[in-house]
Amino acid sequence: MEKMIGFIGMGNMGQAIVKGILEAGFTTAENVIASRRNVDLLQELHADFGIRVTGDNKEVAREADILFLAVKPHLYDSVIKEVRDVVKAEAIIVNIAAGVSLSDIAESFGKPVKVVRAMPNTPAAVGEGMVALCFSEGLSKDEQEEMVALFGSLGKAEIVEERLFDAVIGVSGSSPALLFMVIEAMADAVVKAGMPRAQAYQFAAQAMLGSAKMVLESGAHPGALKDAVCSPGGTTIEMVVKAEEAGLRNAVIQAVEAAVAKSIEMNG
Ligand SMILES: NC(=O)C1=CN([C@@H]2O[C@H](COP(=O)(O)OP(=O)(O)OC[C@H]3O[C@@H](n4cnc5c(N)ncnc54)[C@H](OP(=O)(O)O)[C@@H]3O)[C@@H](O)[C@H]2O)C=CC1
Ligand SMILES: O=C(O)[C@@H]1CCC=N1
Repeated sequence: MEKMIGFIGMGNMGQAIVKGILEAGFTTAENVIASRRNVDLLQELHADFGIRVTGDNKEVAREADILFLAVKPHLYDSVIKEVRDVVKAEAIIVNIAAGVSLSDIAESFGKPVKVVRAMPNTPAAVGEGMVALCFSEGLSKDEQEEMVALFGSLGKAEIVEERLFDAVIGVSGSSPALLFMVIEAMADAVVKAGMPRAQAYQFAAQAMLGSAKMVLESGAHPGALKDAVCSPGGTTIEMVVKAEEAGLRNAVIQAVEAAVAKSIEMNG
């Protein structure tokens, strides 16, 4: 795509999106510009990917046809006020922040703007992101399709009602952290049993990847897939019983619910 894609803020999520769209071939490096205050920290990204980098948010805002705001949620209002007078009239603003609504963005701009609210996750960096998105008024059908294609290039993208964004944060925005913790814990257990740590991460991560793929591709109930691993009197049922004793499912439900609750609190 030929449109200029700008990023204000280029930390964990901004970098994951830039890597994802470039590696997927959705756009090319000369069409990407990014800013952060500590521009020295962008030199590696510039060297590795060839994107333009700057310390000047207004430069990004002036040039962008699609403008990602990739700063922390509490900075959205001040960053928008800094750049709103130079943003192109037809620009599409992309809001990826937890707890920032479509109407919050319009309020900070002080006028109606074309906004895409998206909730991505860091696996976007490797083409396996899960992204929810919804739109404000004012985007044409073509623009909506273009945004679905942009986010689709990061993995999977689905249009979701804005009221479900708190749930999305729990199930996909924040959940990679929980899943990394599970991989780490599984590895700890087998390191205890004698496996070298690097090999343990490889086995645990591939087991998680394969299990996720089975859920996605078979359409089978996760419980049925679990049952198919449990040989009568075997090793897996011992694992399942111990996990239930330790409250694994309840721990997961509580952890995901806590992220959802925090997102609701951040909506203010
Ligand atoms: N991390 C994740 O997994 C996900 C994050 N999000 C959302 O993405 C957004 C960014 O999060 P994340 O990437 O994790 O945060 P990071 O702290 O990793 O990145 C924030 C970036 O903003 C920059 N920044 C801070 N102040 C300014 C400013 N005034 N002008 C320009 N740039 C600035 C920082 O650089 P510097 O200090 O050099 O300016 C940094 O590059 C948040 O709103 C979050 O809710 C959404 C989904 C998942
Ligand atoms: O922790 C956060 O607030 C952000 C939003 C979803 C993932 N990271």
